[in-house]
Amino acid sequence: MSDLNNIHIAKITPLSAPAVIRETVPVTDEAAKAIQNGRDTIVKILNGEDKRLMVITGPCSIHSKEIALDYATRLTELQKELNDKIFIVMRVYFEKPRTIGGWKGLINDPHINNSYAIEEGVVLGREILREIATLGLATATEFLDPIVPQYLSDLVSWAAIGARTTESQTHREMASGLSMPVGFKNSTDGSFEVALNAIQSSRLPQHFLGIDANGRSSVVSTTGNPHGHLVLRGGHDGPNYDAASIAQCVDAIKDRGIDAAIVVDCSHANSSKDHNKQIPVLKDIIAQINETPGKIKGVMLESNIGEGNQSIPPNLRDLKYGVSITDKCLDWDRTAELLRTAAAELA
Ligand SMILES: O=C[C@H](O)[C@H](O)COP(=O)(O)O
Ligand SMILES: C=C(OP(=O)(O)O)C(=O)O
Repeated sequence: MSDLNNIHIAKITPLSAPAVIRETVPVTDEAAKAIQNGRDTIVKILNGEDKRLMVITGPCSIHSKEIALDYATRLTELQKELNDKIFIVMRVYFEKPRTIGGWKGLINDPHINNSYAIEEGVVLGREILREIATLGLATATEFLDPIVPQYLSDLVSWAAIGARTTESQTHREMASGLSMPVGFKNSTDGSFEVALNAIQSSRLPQHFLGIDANGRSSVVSTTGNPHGHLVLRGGHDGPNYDAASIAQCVDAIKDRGIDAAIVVDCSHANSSKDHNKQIPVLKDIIAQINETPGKIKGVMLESNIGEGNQSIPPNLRDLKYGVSITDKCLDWDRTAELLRTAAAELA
């Protein structure tokens, strides 16, 4: 009988329970304060009580603790400088949804050598998030595997559901129980209706299968997440950050009789995956905000210490410091200059 099961499973390796990993890397008081302040501030920005622009910026993916903390330290100083106009949330992305294949991020393969040391990845992810939050920064991540939030979510201020998973019931259910505001990307074909469906779905109470803090398979019942919002990232037919596309979204949201904020991802299909094009996209968004305040509440940038990206070399010692191993990023100097200009131009 057992021959009927697990035909394509090579191995099943138990993972320590969320409670165990959380105890291994406990949240500190300073980190908890920054995460809570991040969540509260983001909610206020999304509902218009805080007029600052939310800027989610950071690497496409984190592949090194040292680089992540170097970037976070620079960002902390920039946050202090631009605090009047901008609220910065650092992109701390550990899970990469791939179009076909490739490195799937630090949690899946922290040693970047196909050893898939996922337990080490989860612990390392917590350490990185905790240290970034301890600097006082709010953190953003994409949740892809529905089990991961049990391990990381106390260290996350903002979550994304990506373009490839916005239509997935599993991810909408997960989002309905997440403790932080969740941005739903429009789908890769450019449809924002799918993301609006997701926002409405994640506001409902849901009942689904998950794990509890002890790692036991469980029925999870949620109350619904009221803070779902839309993230426009462009699609196969091109960008969707222009004033006409934004107006269309505003109308679609009104037609549904819901309140949902709009955030624009300056990267991905809004910049045709050319990191340099994020600069004119952000300038256009700032002009739109100055012309009609309140329509766009936040932006996202893919930015790292060094410019562009690199493929993973056979010998990891040949990796260039601070350069993305997934999508191309703006370098630090141009990111800081861009955000200073944006803050100065914001009315
Ligand atoms: O942001 C990251 C990528 O755009 C996304 O994970 C898809 O990557 P891929 O098309 O290179 O697989
Ligand atoms: C994968 C990402 O984006 P999208 O889901 O929009 O492709 C990302 O932001 O890393």
